[in-house]
Amino acid sequence: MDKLVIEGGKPLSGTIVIQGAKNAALPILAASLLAEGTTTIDSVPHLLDIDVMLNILRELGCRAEHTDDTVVLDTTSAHTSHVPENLMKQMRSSIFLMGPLLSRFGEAQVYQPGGCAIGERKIDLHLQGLQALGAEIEEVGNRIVCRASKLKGADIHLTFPSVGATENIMMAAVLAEGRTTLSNAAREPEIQDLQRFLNAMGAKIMGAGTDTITIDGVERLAPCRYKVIPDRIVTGTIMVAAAATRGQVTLQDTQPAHLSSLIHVMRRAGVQIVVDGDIIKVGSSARPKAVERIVTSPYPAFPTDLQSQIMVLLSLADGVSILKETIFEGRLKHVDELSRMGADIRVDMNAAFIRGVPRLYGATVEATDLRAGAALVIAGLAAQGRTVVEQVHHIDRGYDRIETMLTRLGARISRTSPVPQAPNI
Ligand SMILES: CC(=O)N[C@H]1[C@@H](OP(=O)(O)OP(=O)(O)OC[C@H]2O[C@@H](n3ccc(=O)[nH]c3=O)[C@H](O)[C@@H]2O)O[C@H](CO)[C@@H](O)[C@@H]1O
Ligand SMILES: C=C(OP(=O)(O)O)C(=O)O
Repeated sequence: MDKLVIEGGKPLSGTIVIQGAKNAALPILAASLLAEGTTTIDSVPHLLDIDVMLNILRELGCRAEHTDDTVVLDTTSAHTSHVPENLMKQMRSSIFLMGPLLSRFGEAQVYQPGGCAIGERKIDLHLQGLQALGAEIEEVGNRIVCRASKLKGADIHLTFPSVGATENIMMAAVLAEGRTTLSNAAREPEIQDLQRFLNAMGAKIMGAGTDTITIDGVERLAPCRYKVIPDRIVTGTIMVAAAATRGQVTLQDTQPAHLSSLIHVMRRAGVQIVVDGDIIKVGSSARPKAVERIVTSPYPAFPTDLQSQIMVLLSLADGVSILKETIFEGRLKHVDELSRMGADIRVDMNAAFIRGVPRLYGATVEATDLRAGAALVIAGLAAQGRTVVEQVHHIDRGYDRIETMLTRLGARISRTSPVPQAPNI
């Protein structure tokens, strides 16, 4: 297993260009199955989750190439609706195949998806949505089979604005007969990106970005070329890293409007942030101030995917901050690891009470999930001394060579890989 070794205490400085969004690229790649032919997707980052999605698509019979940041995907010879269990288990986003497969083949044979251990992460809302569109669903153990000879538009109300369920239902409904109205839909920017992509293929979808999405079914979709939006969570991670190390960083190719809640919180913490078109400049030279209360909630509120990273900044703040996680019940595991680096954090139910300390100290810590891992990297960059972050494969799910990106900003960070053992002869 790879490790990241960080010599902390050096302010980040310089300019970087932000990668395309994992959480937009994954459903878009799955949605490409809805059209026969060659679709080209630009700005697709090199991540473990993207590799898994491309491997699943290849297993289904597609041809997929990922060169530079472009994926060329020929779906013409896709021939099976069965996603192997071992691939389903490798990430949560494998569930995005369910809607497109059902729509294209009249059947989807999948399994409960895998992914980071941050909560129970049921898929009941995905399944209820597909059922409302006319699918018959059979669940035996881990295996899920959905069937529908022709999906029919329906009025669907989500009891919670689930990002994945909204996307799966959109992908299933585009080729259904008639109109689907999805209420209490998730409003994340990645959903707007999926709408733009599907509409570029010929779909008729309106309303993404609001809580009501209307999908008028069309006969067929055609392949297209499309560029994925910048990754708001990677942007936010680097913004926090810049502030935690008291550095000066310019981030290019961003969409600042997607980060309003983070920008607001960071300004309250005393961090200087200048927005100029698609550029964000972050600068900090003083100790951050505590922020009384931050609550993670669906977009446009503060994102759960930035909760662990902002916790690092608050760990170094002057005063007591309260950070409440309302989306995933198991997403405070980084607290124990940050405590090993000297942070003073008490957890009560889903709330973290963070008493800022003047400094963190290097330690050997474990990335328990993707964003927890990113937070530990930030903590290591800000800490005094050497930090070793283990279980880096979690971080590789969402950050395209994080150490390369940070080295460009002057960080002292390197990756170590285990030396293969010579076979005993
Ligand atoms: C690939 C991708 O885009 N991942 C993002 C997506 O995950 P994901 O789409 O899995 O997140 P959801 O919005 O679906 O989940 C939010 C909450 O709803 C619950 N739930 C969800 C579906 C369901 O059928 N039943 C149910 O109970 C989940 O357990 C969780 O507690 O949105 C999350 C919330 O912003 C982000 O943290 C993830 O980075
Ligand atoms: C939780 C995340 O991703 P996923 O839904 O793919 O597990 C994330 O990106 O932080």
